[in-house]
Amino acid sequence: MKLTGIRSIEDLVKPKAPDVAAKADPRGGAPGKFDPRGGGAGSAGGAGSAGSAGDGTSGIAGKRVFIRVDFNVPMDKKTGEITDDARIREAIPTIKLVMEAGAKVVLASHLGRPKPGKRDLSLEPVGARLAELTGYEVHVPEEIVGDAPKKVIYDLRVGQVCLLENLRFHEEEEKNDENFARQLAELCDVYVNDAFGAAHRAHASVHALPRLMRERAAGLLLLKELRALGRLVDRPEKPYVAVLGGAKVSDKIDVVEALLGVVDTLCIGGAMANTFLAAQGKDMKKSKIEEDKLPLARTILSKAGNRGVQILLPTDVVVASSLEADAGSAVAADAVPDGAMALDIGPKTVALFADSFKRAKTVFWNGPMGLFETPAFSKGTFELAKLMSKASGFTVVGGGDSAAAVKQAGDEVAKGFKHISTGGGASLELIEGKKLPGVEALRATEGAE
Ligand SMILES: Nc1ncnc2c1ncn2[C@@H]1O[C@H](COP(=O)(O)OP(=O)(O)OP(=O)(O)O)[C@@H](O)[C@H]1O
Ligand SMILES: O=C(O)[C@H](O)COP(=O)(O)O
Repeated sequence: MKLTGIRSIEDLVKPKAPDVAAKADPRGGAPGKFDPRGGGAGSAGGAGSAGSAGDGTSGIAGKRVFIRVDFNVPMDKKTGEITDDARIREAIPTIKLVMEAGAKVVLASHLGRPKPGKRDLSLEPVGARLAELTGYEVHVPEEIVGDAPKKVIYDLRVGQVCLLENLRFHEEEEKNDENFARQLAELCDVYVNDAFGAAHRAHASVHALPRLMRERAAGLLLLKELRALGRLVDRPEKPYVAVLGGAKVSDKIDVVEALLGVVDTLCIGGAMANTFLAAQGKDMKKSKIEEDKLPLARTILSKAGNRGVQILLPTDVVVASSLEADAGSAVAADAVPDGAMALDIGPKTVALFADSFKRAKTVFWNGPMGLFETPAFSKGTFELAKLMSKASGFTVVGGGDSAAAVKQAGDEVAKGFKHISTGGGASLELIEGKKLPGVEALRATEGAE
């Protein structure tokens, strides 16, 4: 992934070199000082805000900076509690950088998929968590565009941020609507995308909006993700081992195709392995398999053979007769008993997979190895996470479920990974070699400039 033509927020924040005109201008102000009433507010288009005239203050001081973040965090359906705040935590370095540069911080995100016309997924609890984590006062105006949020942003003081409500309350967001993007553009002078998790969506706040903005940049998280995941795409160090799991072959077909062109070994676990085992003629009994994907699984197996890619499938699986079982037993993959289903990979398979990434220089993992939400079928996923965290290569985990599993496995395990991506679909699309609309829209050759 080439980052040509993409500015980093760090470049925008840099103080402009003092120049004669600014020195002679008594309104220049002290470097780094934030004048809450100065600059950006009310000045659509962004040129000439306080602190940007070569007076030694940050290039964004006093400006209204719109930071598109991905605060689409998992929440407990019953209690509404945030179950994993990693996406909030990971956005903080950019938010702090912008705040400390004396700019006004305007945050925007989607959350889940609200029902059309319903405001059922508010970002209020996310704002509360952000406030806890940063100590900032977080204002969440009811309206997303128009005079009300403009006023909130105008009134922002140091230590206060504005978090816009769930962008998907406006259906124009997902339609990449230019008019909606223009309304968002009225709220800010500078655009920053730090929402790696949403970079694969051509939505108004991710695609149409930055193309309207003269000043736009990538945030620290977005850059960190692009650099880390880019290492898996652009000449990855070999041997390269990928581990794929999750529910369906059909969801992962593009990523499997892409990986076959670059990896040395592909380990397949989770329910998707059942379809491959069945394609090899094994009777998986009541296990979840995709009957209509059996020919596809056979094609993948033979393509891998032709390309010299080693495919590792489970040699043993943990079986039970119901999803609610308290315990399962490990059996050989070709000996699933009548009435049973494979719900996890067995210990021999964990050892087999782990052996391959011991020597690997690059390891990528996406998708759990079993029904890991149920303790009886979580061991394969957690053991794999533990062993992968000890591997010396460049270990990367991408995807909501697998990243969550790594964190649940404990701090030690999580720390062992070289990169834990905040992106699910975005990380897969990047691995597939697809262009991400949110990244493309930041390039200097796009839109406004
Ligand atoms: N053997 C299995 N039988 C039944 N369900 C399984 C099995 N293996 C995995 N699963 C379920 O598959 C779901 C995850 O599959 P999914 O395809 O959504 O992965 P994913 O979301 O792509 O992974 P990630 O979030 O890491 O990208 C989990 O809820 C898990 O319990
Ligand atoms: O969680 C994600 O993958 C991103 O936030 C994108 O969400 P979406 O799949 O609802 O567009």
